[in-house]
Amino acid sequence: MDDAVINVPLVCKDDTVEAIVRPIQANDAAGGGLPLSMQSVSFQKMPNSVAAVINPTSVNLNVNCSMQQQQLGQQQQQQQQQLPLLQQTNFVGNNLKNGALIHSSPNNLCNGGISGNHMLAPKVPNNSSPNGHKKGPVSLSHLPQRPPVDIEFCDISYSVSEGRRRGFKTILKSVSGKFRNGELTAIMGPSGAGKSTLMNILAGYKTAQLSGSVLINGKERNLRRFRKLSCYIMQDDVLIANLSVHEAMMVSANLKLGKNMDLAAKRVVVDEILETIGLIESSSTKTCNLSGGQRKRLSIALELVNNPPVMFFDEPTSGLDSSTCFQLISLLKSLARGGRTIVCTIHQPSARLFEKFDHLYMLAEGQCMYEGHVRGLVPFLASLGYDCPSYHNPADYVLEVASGEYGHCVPKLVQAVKSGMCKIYSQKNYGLNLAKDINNDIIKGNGSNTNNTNTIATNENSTYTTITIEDEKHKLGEPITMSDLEMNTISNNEASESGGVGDGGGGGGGGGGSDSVLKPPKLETQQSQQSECTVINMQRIGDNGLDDSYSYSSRDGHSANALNTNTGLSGASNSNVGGVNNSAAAGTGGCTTSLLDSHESVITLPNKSGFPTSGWTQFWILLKRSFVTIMRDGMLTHMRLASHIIVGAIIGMIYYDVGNEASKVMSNAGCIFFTTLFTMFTAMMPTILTFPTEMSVFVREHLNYWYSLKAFYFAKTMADLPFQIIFSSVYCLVVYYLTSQPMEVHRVTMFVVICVLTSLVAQSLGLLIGAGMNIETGVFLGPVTTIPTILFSGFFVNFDTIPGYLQWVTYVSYVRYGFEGAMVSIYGMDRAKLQCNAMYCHFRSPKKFLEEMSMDQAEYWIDAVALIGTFIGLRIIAYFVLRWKLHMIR
Ligand SMILES: Nc1ncnc2c1ncn2[C@@H]1O[C@H](COP(=O)(O)OP(=O)(O)OP(=O)(O)O)[C@@H](O)[C@H]1O
Repeated sequence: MDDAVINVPLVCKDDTVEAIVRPIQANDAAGGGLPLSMQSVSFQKMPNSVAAVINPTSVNLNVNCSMQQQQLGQQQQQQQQQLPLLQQTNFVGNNLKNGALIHSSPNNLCNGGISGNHMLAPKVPNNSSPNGHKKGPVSLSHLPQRPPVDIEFCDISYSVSEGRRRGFKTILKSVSGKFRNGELTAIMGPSGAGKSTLMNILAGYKTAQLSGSVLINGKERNLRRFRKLSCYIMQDDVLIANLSVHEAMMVSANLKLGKNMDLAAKRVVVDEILETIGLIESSSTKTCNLSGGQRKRLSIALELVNNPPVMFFDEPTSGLDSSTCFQLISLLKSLARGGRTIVCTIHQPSARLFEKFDHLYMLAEGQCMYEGHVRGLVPFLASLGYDCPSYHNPADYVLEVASGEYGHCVPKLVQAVKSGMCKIYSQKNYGLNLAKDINNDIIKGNGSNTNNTNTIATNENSTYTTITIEDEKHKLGEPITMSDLEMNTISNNEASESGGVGDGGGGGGGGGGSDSVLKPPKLETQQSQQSECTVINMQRIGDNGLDDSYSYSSRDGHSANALNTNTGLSGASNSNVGGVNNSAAAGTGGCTTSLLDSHESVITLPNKSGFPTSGWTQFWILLKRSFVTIMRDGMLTHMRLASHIIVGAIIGMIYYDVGNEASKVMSNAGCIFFTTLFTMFTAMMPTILTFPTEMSVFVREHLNYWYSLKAFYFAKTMADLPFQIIFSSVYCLVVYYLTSQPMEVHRVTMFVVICVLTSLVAQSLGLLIGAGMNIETGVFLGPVTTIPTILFSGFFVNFDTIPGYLQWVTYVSYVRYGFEGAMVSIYGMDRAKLQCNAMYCHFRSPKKFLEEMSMDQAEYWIDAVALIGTFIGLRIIAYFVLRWKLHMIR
């Protein structure tokens, strides 16, 4: 170590804190031999190590450091090189290897940080909240325990019927692959390649006309069980518009966390997720006012509540700008690093975005044309004669290849995949042997920090954080060269991005084994049954999404990866106490923070297989949500109320005082008929228009196992009932009063009740149409199906006039029952003779008028019962249509 020379100068720039590190020799504690102008960073010699002593003021620098080559041990690397280094963060274990600050900041994952060797302008992180307070690290420490899940699929073929003449169309042709926990997987391919189909199959949404098998952790998938372990976040993230972010989260928490957790604990979970995901400052913002990126994040946050180990995303970046895309993919990556299996379909990612993915599954013409590490793609293609041009985005290139722009090469690639060729490339260790060795040693280190580990030790008695770097080469007396550093940079980057192969925490946790540094490590929980606890610590994503870190560590003290930001002091515990260092863990004795260590079976059904909450609880939560939503939907609710009052007043003025006038009975019948029609249409049309949107939310939430169809349907049915009753009643009373109908309580009540029942039947019809059709079809079908019921209502044509063979239609016309019931309420029940202000009034006797309308035999209660029966019947049919719809989606 005495001979060890750090050959590279480190230059850190920051607007506020000057921190310049220049080449030093390890045998010169103060950096002798070369001038140092460090204000707050210095290197000092330590036995068998090179140590940097960093003043805490510099620990949390918001800096972007560049490493410039000055004195290289090797002549061929004289050319100046720059490597992006730390961004905005403290110096943590992974950032320092072999005496160099290595680009492996956690911020590379979530902060819009720089990865690889790209020279990018330094990002200015947003580390403080609007009120100027520093944002602390956020731990997802209260989520329920869930098991890690690997998904393997073998020989999946899927076809759809294209009608009798055309037969079947095969969409997926015997595709196989494996998506591992801890990895961010991209499913890519040209349009129509079958990406969504594959993901739907893996998510369990498509089960028919399917062959092949899906294995979960090596065992046959139990679909019902699997669906409880996974969530699917769709492209069009439909959210309940009138709830705030926090309210939406609480609904999710109440539904998904069950009653085992009290409300205060649920709030903690919700706040923690919102903090982590960068939405805490938007807690009270209505979901309809969120930006596209925030909506996506909320969609993720809603699902994160019960901590699903598998998350599927259908084109999560669609419609987002490049910066927001990057933040989002960074977030997904950090979620993957927590041990989750994250699978996304993605269309055409930028190079920067593309390299964020660990694993690529490339489809073309329904077949797999590459599966493996993203970095293996270019060499794989090159080996088959498809050289990705320099400065060309590999993601673009592979799509061009898949689309046939370089000839029909898909069969060749598919064949290569089948022959196992891409596996070679996906696991190849592109010159990262040093890193591999180091990482492997770290893994073997089993908690010991004595060799080959990068540690950060905090001297609690001093104001310094000491970064200790040990270096195999130093021990061997070999000089560290720039190429070493480069390799380390890449490897560290790789290691950190792939879950931190044991850095910093004593090396027990990586578990990636000796396969390769490119291969993401298995989680500690998979490595050791003794490990009972995994901790994820994610730095919150700021509003600009620029800061993030993560760590996960196990109870036995083997840190899988420990990248902490903010104070930098936590890095000490990363190294020294095996990573059980994050605030949550530390504050609670080290192991309250379980994320993925559940021994919950992923294969077999638990004894109680159902939703997290009882049907009754689901019903209440959904009823409350629907009620609040309707109340807050100011536009529609107020408009509905206003329209009932205004139209009621207009009708009242048109038919003013006709109710008791014998000479105007036909006009009065017209008024009653119009009242029936109005209550009917005003109930049906809003339902046809709004229900499809609610359906989208329902489908998402139901398929993600929040609640049952029954609970949703009953809640939906009940929630709008009071509003419909009030609006229809208001209208009827206004009309009734202005048109001077008989002011007898029972007649008023009967009239209002029959009109309300008519409106409820119409609403049920709207629900049925909304459940079965899209808005466009529904808007057409609603009025069209109503026309016959109006014709057979008895107003335009007397029942006696209708031909016998068509009279049955009158019995299924709910408008008939509504109109008849209203007429009977006003003219029936032996009403006294009407007033006559004309020379002659033919219908002074109300009974005579009812005879004329063929309603003299009508019974009010029959009309009411018929309407109630139709209401119940339609609701039942709508329920089954919804079930069928759900079945069709699958
Ligand atoms: N129900 C269906 N009937 C007929 N063809 C279907 C059906 N579902 C999917 N397909 C066809 O299967 C192919 C794959 O569809 P899929 O939606 O999986 O493609 P994709 O790769 O996700 O495309 P995109 O990127 O454009 O969304 C397409 O050609 C599509 O037309």
